[in-house]
Order: sequence, then C-alpha cells, then structure tokens
Amino acid sequence: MKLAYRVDQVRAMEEAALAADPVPELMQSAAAALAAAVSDLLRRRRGSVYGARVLIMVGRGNNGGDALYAGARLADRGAAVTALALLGEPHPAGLAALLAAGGRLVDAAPEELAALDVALDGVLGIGGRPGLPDDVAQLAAALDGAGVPLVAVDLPSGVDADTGAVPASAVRADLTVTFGVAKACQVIEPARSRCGELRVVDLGFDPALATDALRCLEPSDLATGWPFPGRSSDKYARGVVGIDTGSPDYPGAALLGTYGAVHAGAGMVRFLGPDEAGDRLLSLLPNVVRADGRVQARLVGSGWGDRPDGAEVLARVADEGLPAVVDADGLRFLPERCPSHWLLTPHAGELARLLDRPRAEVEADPLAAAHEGADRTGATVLLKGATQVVVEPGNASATIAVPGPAWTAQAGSGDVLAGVCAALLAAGLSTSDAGAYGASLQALAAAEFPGPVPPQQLATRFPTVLGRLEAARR
Ligand SMILES: NC(=O)C1=CN([C@@H]2O[C@H](COP(=O)(O)OP(=O)(O)OC[C@H]3O[C@@H](n4cnc5c(N)ncnc54)[C@H](OP(=O)(O)O)[C@@H]3O)[C@@H](O)[C@H]2O)[C@@H](O)CC1
Ligand SMILES: Nc1ncnc2c1ncn2[C@@H]1O[C@H](COP(=O)(O)OP(=O)(O)O)[C@@H](O)[C@H]1O
Ligand SMILES: [K+]
Repeated sequence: MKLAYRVDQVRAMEEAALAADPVPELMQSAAAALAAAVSDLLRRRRGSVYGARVLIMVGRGNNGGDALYAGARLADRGAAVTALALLGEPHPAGLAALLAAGGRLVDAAPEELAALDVALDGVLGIGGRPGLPDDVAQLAAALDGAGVPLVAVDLPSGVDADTGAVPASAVRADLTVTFGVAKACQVIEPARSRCGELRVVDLGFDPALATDALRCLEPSDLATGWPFPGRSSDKYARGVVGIDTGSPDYPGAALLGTYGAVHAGAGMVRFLGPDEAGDRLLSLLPNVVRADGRVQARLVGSGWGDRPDGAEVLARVADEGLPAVVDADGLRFLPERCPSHWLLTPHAGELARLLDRPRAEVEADPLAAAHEGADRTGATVLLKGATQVVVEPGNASATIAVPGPAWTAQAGSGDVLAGVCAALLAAGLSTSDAGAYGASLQALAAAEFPGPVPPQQLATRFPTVLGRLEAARR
C-alpha cells in the first residue's frame, strides 16, 4: 500500500525534518535527486547530459530553489541551462548557485522550444494556489505542444495539491519528482494524470507524524486481503448475499449486480427482487437461488427507480442489522442516520443529491465530499468515479482503490460493482475494505481486459484476475 499526504501533513513532516537538518541541506538532497532524475531522462533520450539544452521555469518560492540548485548540478555536468523567472525574484541562493555553475538567467523563453531537450517546472510546489498566470500557462502549453519533456518539481504547477482538482491552467508533466512523500494530487484524478511518471525522493520524513494519510491500494494488497476460500470453507463461510435490486423499468440492474456478486466469489446468491428479473436471471445464472433464507449481507437499491416501498425496505434492512450495500436509487430513501455497517456506493451525481450540493462541487473535491457524505449519513461511502475513494464516518483517513482505465465508465458498471462489494461484505470484510477491494477488482479487470467490454462480460473476467491474485500470494 502506498501512502499520500495533504500539504499540512507534509509541512508537519518537513518541520520535524528541518529541526534535525537545516533547510539548505534538505533542499540540496531534493535538488540532487531531481538532477539525477533529469540526468537519467536525458541519457535515455539523447545519450548524455553533456550539451543538453535545459530550460528551468522558476517561481519565487522554494520550489524554484529546488529547480535552480538542480540546474546548477546539471550545468556542472555540461548541460546548457537557462532559467526563466516567471513570478518575480527567484530563490536568491539557488540562482547564485546556477550562475556560478555557468547557467544563465534569461528574460524570455527561447524562440525555438522544440530545440530544448528538457524543461523543469519549478514554478509552484506545495506553497502554490491552484491555477497559473496566463503567460506561465501559455509557456507550459507551448512546451507541451512542442514535445519537450517536462519534469515537474514536487508537483505539476497549477494543480490543487490537496484535492487533485486541475483548474483551466496547470502543467502537464511527463515525470514528477516529488520530495519526502507522495502528495494527494498525485493519487487523485484529474491531477494524477498531470504528473506522468512519479518518483518519490526519500528525505527521511517521519510518516508517523501524519496518522490520517491517504491509503492507496495496490494489487498486492488485494492478493493478501481478498477473502479467498480456505480448504475447509463451505458456501456459507464464503458468504451468502441477498439481492433485492431492479424494477420493471430497470431489470438489468438486478442481473448486473448478481453477475458481480457471483463472479467475485459469493458462496451463494439469493435473488429476492422482481420476478421478471429473477426469471431471466435463472436462465443466465442457474446457480442463483430465488428462495428467501439466511444471508450474511444484502444488496439493495440498484435500478429501483421510484420504488414506492423503498424507505420501508431500507428500514427492514436496518432493523435486521446485517451488513448491506445501498446503491443508486436506494440512496434516495436513506434513513436520517444509517447503520455503521452499511456501505453506500454513490457516483458524484448521487452524492451531490445526498449532500444537496452541485455535482461540480463534489467533482472538484471528491475526498471532502466523501468525508461529508460518510459523516452525515453514518455509513461508509464509496464514491465512484475516475478515482474511487472509500471513507468511513468519523475517520479522517481514506482509502483509494487501485486505479483503472476509463473503459469502466459505462452504464451498468456501478451495478456490477455493488454486487462485488456485497459479496465481500458477506465474506466478512469491513465496509471500507469491501468498497476499496471491490472497486479495485473492477479496475484491475478493466486494465487486464481493456476495450469496450460490457459490464456483465467484464464481471466474467473477475475469476481470471482473482485466480492470478490468489496465485501471487502463494
Ligand atoms: N520547506 C522545505 O524545507 C523544503 C521545501 N522544498 C520545496 O519547497 C516547495 C515549497 O516551497 P514554498 O513554500 O516556498 O512554496 P512554492 O510552492 O515554491 O511557491 C510559493 C510562492 O508562489 C507564490 N504563489 C503561490 N500560488 C501562486 C499562483 N497561483 N500564482 C502565482 N504565484 C503564486 C506565493 O506567493 P504569495 O502570492 O502567496 O505571496 C509564494 O511566493 C516544495 O514544493 C518543495 O519543492 C524542498 O526543497 C524540500 C525542503
Ligand atoms: N474515468 C474513469 N476511470 C475509471 N473508472 C471509472 C471512470 N469513470 C467512472 N468509472 C467507474 O465506472 C463505474 C460507473 O458506475 P456508475 O456511474 O454508478 O454506473 P451505473 O450506475 O450505470 O451502473 C464506477 O465503478 C466508476 O468508478
Ligand atoms: K512544480
């Protein structure tokens, strides 16, 4: 599992490191690692650092200082380094180091951008506010358009370091060299995609100083945490899911959720939704049981439409006390306070409705919106989207699922995912793990079988992915 941090957490770790080590030392370590990464890139692209043409875009903070010191190191190795001050007076000691090493400070970007071998973005780091002045944004876009490799210092300038939002203007990097620890913007879309390849430079920060880091799942976490059946497992130990989803208007949702639960390894699925969907389901998945009986978790809400008894069904599920996934239309019937063993699976629009906010606000800061959703409802929230975030009520941390390709973004994917999560709840996982592992499985399957694969077919690939994960843990 990788961890990522907000700016206030990074600052706290920096402060502690600075108490042991003065700023210039820390900055020199950062600059040395940055220069090494740029040297690697130059060697890969043109064989050597010597003679390479390097442009440094410099702001007026320490981010520019890092870039200038790194530029000095590149100049020492024979690169032709020019620095362009874009936001006023650059870091004085960094500039002096660059000039002493033979670098130059220029007033304007070179005419022929395409002749550059690399550009460093040292405009804004963790002290930056989102967005860039127009002239800086234009230069960054022109470099991008000219095909010049862009290396972001700490983070791509202009992105929102904490939320992952990307305003109209921000740098798009090919490589981001970040200092100490990964930042939230490096794991949350759309900023994540602006980072290119990510390298984290160890500066000896103490991660224990920030307890509520973002936990970013990796495939190896699924390999160890997925509830694979043991030798003595029977179908009850694997988990029985009771599914009451779909409606005459949306029968497909019932089929899709059941596909998800079955192919994620539920021991048994009892389908308790409308007869039309149930009959069709049995012809596709004869292993599904239509009789009511003992279950370990429930899935409700997907494809309900305006189900007249929605609130009563949810009240019964709450009284019963079992873990449950409440998806899609079910989210409109939530009680004032949900049981803590419920997992809500909204997309941005559904969460916006729940919070009575514009959808754009949820999309601009998905983490904050998911926290608000969990705190208000009392249930765990899996907010779906390009980044899938899972948040528990009263917990300042959050889990981010393994990212996957946008092929998953299609009608019905959410229904399948809800079924996967319900199977995981029935197998005994916590609401948080069920949400994060479920979303990760779907993303891994979409990555392994990319293209416009319909969600029900993607579900039939889950066993292949799970088989590989199970083999990986042996
Ligand atoms: N601390 C340490 O020990 C270490 C720190 N390290 C490095 O320091 C970086 C953080 O440096 P930092 O705090 O100096 O802030 P930084 O991001 O360079 O910029 C702030 C300046 O930009 C300005 N400004 C802000 N937003 C703006 C906007 N949208 N448009 C225009 N201007 C804007 C803002 O001006 P303001 O308007 O707020 O007065 C201020 O002058 C960090 O990312 C890492 O690279 C490493 O070396 C390791 C050791
Ligand atoms: N850009 C994206 N990249 C990867 N996955 C995405 C992206 N956009 C959406 N998804 C995923 O696609 C699924 C769509 O869910 P949802 O909108 O609820 O579909 P439906 O309600 O039609 O079943 C979710 O799992 C979501 O996280
Ligand atoms: K930067």
